Parts: sequence; structure tokens; C-alpha cells
Amino acid sequence: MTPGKGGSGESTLDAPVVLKLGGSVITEKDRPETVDEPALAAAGDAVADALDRGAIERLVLVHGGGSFGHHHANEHGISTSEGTRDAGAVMDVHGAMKRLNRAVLSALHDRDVPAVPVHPLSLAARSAGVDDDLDLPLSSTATLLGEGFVPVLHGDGVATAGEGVTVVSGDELVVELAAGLGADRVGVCSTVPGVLDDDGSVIPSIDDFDAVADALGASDVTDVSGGMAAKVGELLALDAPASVFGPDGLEAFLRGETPGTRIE
Ligand SMILES: Nc1ncnc2c1ncn2[C@@H]1O[C@H](COP(=O)(O)OP(=O)(O)OP(=O)(O)O)[C@@H](O)[C@H]1O
Ligand SMILES: C=C(C)CCOP(=O)(O)O
Repeated sequence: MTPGKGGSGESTLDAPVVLKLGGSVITEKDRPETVDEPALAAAGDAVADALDRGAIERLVLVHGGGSFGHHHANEHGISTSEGTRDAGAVMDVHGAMKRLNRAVLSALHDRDVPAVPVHPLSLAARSAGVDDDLDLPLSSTATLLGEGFVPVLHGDGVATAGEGVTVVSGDELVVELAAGLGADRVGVCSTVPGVLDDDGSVIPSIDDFDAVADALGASDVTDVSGGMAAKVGELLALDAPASVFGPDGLEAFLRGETPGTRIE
């Protein structure tokens, strides 16, 4: 598990790949605080294999909330726009996300992936009612990457001027990380095989929100961060190409392919 690649002072490191493992994939989203162990193991296998083979040099992982963060946020009425000033509520959401993060880290460590946690609640801030103003300092993540680790961030609470603490989604973090670290590819692994049109077919590529807006909805299960509509909106803001795909597309993405829906 000792970091093997990269090193301080190197200037020729590859641009990182940013991959989000959706909470809907790695948890049973309709059963509070339940990890989907087989799904997490399969994701861990795919990530470990891609790193072992050198298919990816530098990787930043993000995971969503699934039945951990969303469940508690929903109970306390917290969302990406509605905040709380109740420290107990903040700890319920953050504590649940740290428990899920611990499970993700363990699955990666079992496979010798040098994964380390980065908790957004301790780093990030934004202002209420202002779009796209998330401030996520990246020096710890960038330094960990340069030292050969795989930083693992997660949807979390975030200090929000004017609202207390709101929710920051993994999708928002993906956008900040990809832009700030100069990622060359972004993958969002969700429970669906891609963004689906009205007939349930995977839309191959999206470059305009309005063109697909009618097909985009929230999540089928408890979700305080906007489901697929928010995801597509976030990813369209990126310079790097992004793919939304299901668990069956994860290995292909890690091989360098663009399964599912390409968003650019
Ligand atoms: N047009 C669409 N195509 C695909 N999924 C859609 C669409 N409209 C709404 N959805 C919903 O969006 C969900 C995916 O978003 P969701 O935020 O739940 O996933 P996730 O990011 O994997 O999970 P989490 O938010 O816990 O990390 C799908 O499971 C589906 O219920
Ligand atoms: C609900 C919380 C705390 C995390 C939300 O992150 P997401 O599942 O990526 O939308």
C-alpha cells in the first residue's frame, strides 16, 4: 500500500483521472447506512486492476452519499441549498459520510490501493444562493497525488455563509477537482448505464442542457442533491470530457474508453 508512483518535485506527472463512485452504486440507497458490499468490492477490483496495470497513473476518487449522507440530510431538512446551524445535524451527516468513506477506504486498502481520505467539511466553503462559488482548496489533494496516493473525497457538509452548513455533492466536488487539478478525463459511475432519454435508451453524448432537459429528473430514491439533472448540469461546466456510465462501464472507463453518455 506504499505509494509507488510519482514523487515530490516531479513535473512530468500525467494529468489525473477523476472518478466518482455514485452512492447509488456502492450503497443500498433505500436501506439506511447499508453498504452494497459486492458492488463496492467490484469497484475496488476495477480500480486496483487499472492502477496495477498502469492504465491510470494518477487517480482522484470521489464517492457520493447513497443511503449514508442523503438519509441523514433528508431527516434534518438539509440540502445543497437549505442549511442548518445545528451542530448535531452536521455531525449526523458528516459522521455518516465518514463511516461510508471508511468502508470505501477499507475496500481499497484490501486491494493495496494507497487511498487516503480528504474530508470536504474541513476544507471547503461557499455562500448561500450564489451559483458556482464553491471554494475547495486543493493543495492537500494535489500534494497527496504527487506523492503517489489516491485521495478519496466524498459528498459532505460544507460551511455556507448565510445558511450554516449545507450539502456539497460529490458531483460538485468532481467539477472543482477536475478543473483545479487539470484532469484529462472524468468518470461518473452511477446506477444507470448512462443518461437515459424518454424511451429509456442511453443518450450517447450531451453538449447542451436544454436539449435533454425534459428527460432529466431527480433520483428515484432519497437524494438531497438533485439526481441526474444536477449531475448533467454540473458536468457540462467542465472543460475535460466526462462520461456517465453504470457499474458495467467502469472497467471500460478505467481502460481509457468512454462508456455510457459522454458530456462535453
Ligand atoms: N434521464 C435520466 N437518466 C438516468 N437517470 C435519471 C434520469 N432522470 C433521473 N434519473 C435518476 O438519477 C439517478 C442517478 O442520480 P443519483 O444522484 O441518484 O446517483 P448517484 O450519483 O449514483 O448517487 P449519489 O447521489 O448517492 O452519489 C438514477 O438512479 C435515476 O433514478
Ligand atoms: C448527502 C450528502 C452528504 C452527500 C451528497 O453527495 P452526492 O451523493 O454525490 O450527491
